Amino acid sequence: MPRLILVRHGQSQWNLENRFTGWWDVDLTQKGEGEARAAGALLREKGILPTVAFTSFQTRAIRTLHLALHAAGRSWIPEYKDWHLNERHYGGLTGLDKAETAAKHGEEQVKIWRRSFDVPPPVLEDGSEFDLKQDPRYAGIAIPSTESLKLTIERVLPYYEQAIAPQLAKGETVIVAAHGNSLRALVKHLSNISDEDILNLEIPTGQPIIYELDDNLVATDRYYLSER
Ligand SMILES: O=C(O)[C@@H](CO)OP(=O)(O)O
Repeated sequence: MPRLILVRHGQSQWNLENRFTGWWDVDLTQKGEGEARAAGALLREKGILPTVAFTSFQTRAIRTLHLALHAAGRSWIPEYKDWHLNERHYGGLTGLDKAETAAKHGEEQVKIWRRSFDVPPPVLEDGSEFDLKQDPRYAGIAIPSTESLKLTIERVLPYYEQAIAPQLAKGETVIVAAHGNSLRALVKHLSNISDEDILNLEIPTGQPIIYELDDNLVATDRYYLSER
């Protein structure tokens, strides 16, 4: 039966600094590197060994994938990188301190920006220091200026259907190393979580989530590997 492994990247520098990150490319902290290695060691220990890998265009997810695969003894498997698996774009909040933003705009407003289903944060202004238009990895891509979870789902799910699901249908064990909100998009779909309930779903860093799927790619079980 097909199996899907989801791993959120290990702690990033801006997770540590409590800053809105989105598409900005920050690296892992030492702690994050350790979380990624531990995720791979757990896969190896439990004998859940990926055969195909997917990740985003962002360093923190790519490095998490590589550290985990190395620890699992699976560095050799094919891997695909795609911007559709990037973190949700945080718009004009990118780079701001989350606590300072809550002090300025109120906890409630920040919760809406962070976790509401369809309210996007303010847009990132052209020419902002966090504008990625000159970044060669996004050449030819219409970079969003902000994204809600709903908008994130609208680009993650078609990619899942077109690129990831066919691998699962072939019986591959697929690992996706990605981000809090691109993975929330996948979990919402696979576990059929409502627009209201998805607000409360938090995905921890570096903890492999396993989906057991039937032949129609319907989830029969979802669990944290550390709990089995
Ligand atoms: O800053 C971000 O891009 C994300 C993930 O770290 O944060 P949040 O928890 O607000 O979705």
